[in-house]
Amino acid sequence: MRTSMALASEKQHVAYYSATAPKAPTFQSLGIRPAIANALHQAFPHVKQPTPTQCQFIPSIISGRDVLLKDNTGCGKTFGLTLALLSKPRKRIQYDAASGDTQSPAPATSVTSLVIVPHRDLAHQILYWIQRVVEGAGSSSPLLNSIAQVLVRDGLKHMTSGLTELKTNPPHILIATPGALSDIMKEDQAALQLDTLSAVFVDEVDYLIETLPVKQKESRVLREKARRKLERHTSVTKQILDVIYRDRIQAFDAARDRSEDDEAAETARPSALVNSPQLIMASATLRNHLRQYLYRETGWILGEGTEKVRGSNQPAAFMLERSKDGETSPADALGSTAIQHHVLVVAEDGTISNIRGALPADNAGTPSKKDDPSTVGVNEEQEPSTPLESTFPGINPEQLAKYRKTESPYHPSSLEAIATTFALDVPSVALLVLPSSASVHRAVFDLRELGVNALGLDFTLSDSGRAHLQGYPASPGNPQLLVATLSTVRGLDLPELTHVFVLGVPEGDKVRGKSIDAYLHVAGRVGRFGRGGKVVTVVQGTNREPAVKTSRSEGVTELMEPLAKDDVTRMRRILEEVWVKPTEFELFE
Ligand SMILES: Nc1ncnc2c1ncn2[C@@H]1O[C@H](COP(=O)(O)OP(=O)(O)OP(=O)(O)O)[C@@H](O)[C@H]1O
Repeated sequence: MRTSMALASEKQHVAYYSATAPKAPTFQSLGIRPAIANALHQAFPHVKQPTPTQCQFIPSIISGRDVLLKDNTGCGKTFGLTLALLSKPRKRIQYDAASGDTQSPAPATSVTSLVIVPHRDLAHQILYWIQRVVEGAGSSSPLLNSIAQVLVRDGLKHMTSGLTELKTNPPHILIATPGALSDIMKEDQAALQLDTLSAVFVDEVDYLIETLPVKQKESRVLREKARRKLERHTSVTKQILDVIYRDRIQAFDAARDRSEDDEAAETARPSALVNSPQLIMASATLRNHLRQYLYRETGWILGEGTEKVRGSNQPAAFMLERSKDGETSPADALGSTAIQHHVLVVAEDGTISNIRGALPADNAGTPSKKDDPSTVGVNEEQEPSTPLESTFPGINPEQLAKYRKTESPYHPSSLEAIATTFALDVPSVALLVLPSSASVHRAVFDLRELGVNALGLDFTLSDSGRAHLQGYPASPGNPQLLVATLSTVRGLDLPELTHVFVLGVPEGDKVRGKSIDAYLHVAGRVGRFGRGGKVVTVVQGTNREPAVKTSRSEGVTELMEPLAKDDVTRMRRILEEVWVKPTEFELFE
């Protein structure tokens, strides 16, 4: 049974397509400027026509409506939004020469769109896409700076050369991390020209704005308490949006004050007449409690005309044959049906095995080394010990000396499980995701000692970093393992990626929305735009059979392990929550 929402969204698609029949929509027919649509075809020949979701949100972005966008990882949200923002008319400031400072006149243009992203590499990925489109239009790169600039914390560069460039040559699109933005706001807020912005796009919004789930029967008092707790840890992004949307917030507060009762106050919203930039927020995991928070608490969202795009919401084929009253699975956030989920358990004695209860391997459609022609003839037995260059890229001599003398925080058998799987199964590029606070350099060091071609993920490195954005490995025939942390992988698009390794249970000690979403985002680095992929989570613990109990009321058997609090159990629960069954990794049968 499908939900009424899924049916409504399907009807919308059908209506859209029949309205535009017989011709399928093109980027141009949605409002993308012809020059950009043409450049897009030059730069990204595989992007032939917009997806149904892009068909929904691009016209809204162009027309200036607020948009809340939720759709699968890897389905083109950020890409489509970038194209739409590029197509928005450039803001020009009427410079009044008579009153201005003639020594340093204000620039005639200002920032049109502000894109807020959670980390540096995503900022550079978006900049790279824009650069390709600019080049596709036949323009030279000096022009790029007037079209897009990145502002991220990079030592003090963002406060020196970054700030100067922003002031003298404001870009059409400014892509920034919250930390760098807040530094600039403290130093010279005027440089950001917030008053003349046309649009603000917050990507991975649920990561940047933390909210708590609102329980159905929770009292107002408890809700208020939770709200105050969150307010004490107000995120930088919240503070930035409070400044940009101060007019909306004022109107929101006034509308609340005018409300006759509590219920009316809850639904009070600022009106569309308030002069403030269009607000766009997107994520594959935009949960209801965040929506409610945005509407009820912030005052940033307009009352009328906000477009809510929820994507296709079609159930993925790999999800368990189960339906909670027709609800779609959280695993729908992963677009591909061809992702294999594996969990390897490392026992105290160092033995490595598949998690108990994993389904027999079914590798149809999932890439592995044997599918890659460049690895044919390679003696797999010798792969793990292939000598590497003796260098440790990105690690300075002092760190190296320290690592050689100190014990690693990583469990050797966990790294060995990753090294072995990488050597035998990865054809080209894999990603290892560590916990947020873990040391990337130390993991790179340890893995290189094990013979793995490991490298810290960094799109700012001109050769190797760029190569991954372009979709080919830096050294063909020599697979690479990119190492990053949970906080730096959201939204990344690595076209060559076939495997994601996850060390430990994502987001720690409790299974809750945050850890489930973290797993979905990490897993969503593969299987993008219909491609296959493997997610291999490596956890330590005891590989026992899951506890099973029988529910008397319904006579059905269900999984229940309330007592075990180890990582194996937590991982089992996360997969349960996203309705995914782990499959065996053949190497560890
Ligand atoms: N219309 C299209 N046709 C073909 N490929 C597309 C299209 N739109 C985007 N893509 C490709 O899809 C890939 C993923 O895009 P993008 O990173 O925007 O996804 P996303 O939905 O933002 O993912 P995430 O939720 O993980 O951030 C990119 O490699 C892009 O080239």
